Amino acid sequence: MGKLVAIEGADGVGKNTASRGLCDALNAAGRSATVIGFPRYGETLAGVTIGRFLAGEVPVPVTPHAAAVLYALDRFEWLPRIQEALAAHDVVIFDRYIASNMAYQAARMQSGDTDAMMAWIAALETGQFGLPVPALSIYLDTPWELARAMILQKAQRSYTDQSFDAYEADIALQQRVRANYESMVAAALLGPWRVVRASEGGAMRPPAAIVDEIIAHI
Ligand SMILES: Nc1ncnc2c1ncn2[C@@H]1O[C@H](COP(=O)(O)OP(=O)(O)OP(=O)(O)O)[C@@H](O)[C@H]1O
Ligand SMILES: Cc1cn([C@H]2C[C@H](O)[C@@H](COP(=O)(O)O)O2)c(=O)[nH]c1=O
Repeated sequence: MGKLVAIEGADGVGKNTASRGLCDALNAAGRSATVIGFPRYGETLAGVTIGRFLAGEVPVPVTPHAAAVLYALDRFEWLPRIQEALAAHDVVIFDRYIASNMAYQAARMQSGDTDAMMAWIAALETGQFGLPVPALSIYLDTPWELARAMILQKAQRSYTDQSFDAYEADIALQQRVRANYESMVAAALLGPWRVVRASEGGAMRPPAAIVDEIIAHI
C-alpha cells in the first residue's frame, strides 16, 4: 500500500507546482509516484457543480455544510481510483484533500463553530465515506500578498476565465483559511503535518528547493 501525502495550503501558494515536482523527483529516484488533485472539475457530478459556483455561474451553496458535502462527494466518487493508485504506487500525492474542506468550509462558519465544523467534515469524509487518512500532510506557507500575485500568474483554468474565483476573491476568507490550517497543524488533525515555507524574502523559493524539503519530511 502506497503512502498518502497531501499537499495543502491557501490558494496560490504553489501546491500544484510542488505536487508535480515532487512526483517527478520521486519517479526519477526510482520510487513510483502519482498525483491526484481535487476538486475533479468536469470529471465528477460534484466537481461540475463546484466549478460552476467557483466561476460565479450559480450561487455558492449558502451553508458551509452543503458546500462541504459537495466537495466530499467529489472525493467519494473518486475513491475507487484513489484505492487503485494507493495499490499501484509507493507514494500518492494529493494536490488538496480533506484538510482543504476543513480549512475552507470551517472558515465560512461563525468563529465559535470552526472546531465543530472541522470535526464534522473529518468524520463525514473518513468515517461515512471511508476516505483514507493521509500518512503526512504538508502545509505550504507563503505571505498572502505573494499568494495573490501567484494566482494572477496562473495559466488558463478549466472552470473559469476570471483572474480570481469566488473563494480567491475573498481576502478575509483566505485569512481565516490560513488560521484554520495553522490550527490543524498545531493539533495534528487528520494525521501528522509538516510546514514548508514556499517563499523567502518576499519571493517564491525555487520549486526544486521546496520539493527537496518535502522529500526530507517523507
Ligand atoms: N516555487 C515557485 N516558484 C515560482 N513560481 C511558482 C512557484 N510555485 C508556483 N508558482 C507559480 O505560481 C502560480 C500558482 O501556482 P500553483 O498553481 O502551483 O498554486 P496552487 O497553490 O496549486 O493554486 P490553487 O490552490 O489556487 O489552485 C503558477 O503560475 C505557478 O507557475
Ligand atoms: C478540495 C477542496 C477545495 N476547496 C476550495 C479551495 C479552493 O478555493 C477551491 C478550489 O480549489 P483550487 O485549488 O483553487 O482548484 O475550493 C474546498 O473548500 N474544499 C475542498 O475539499
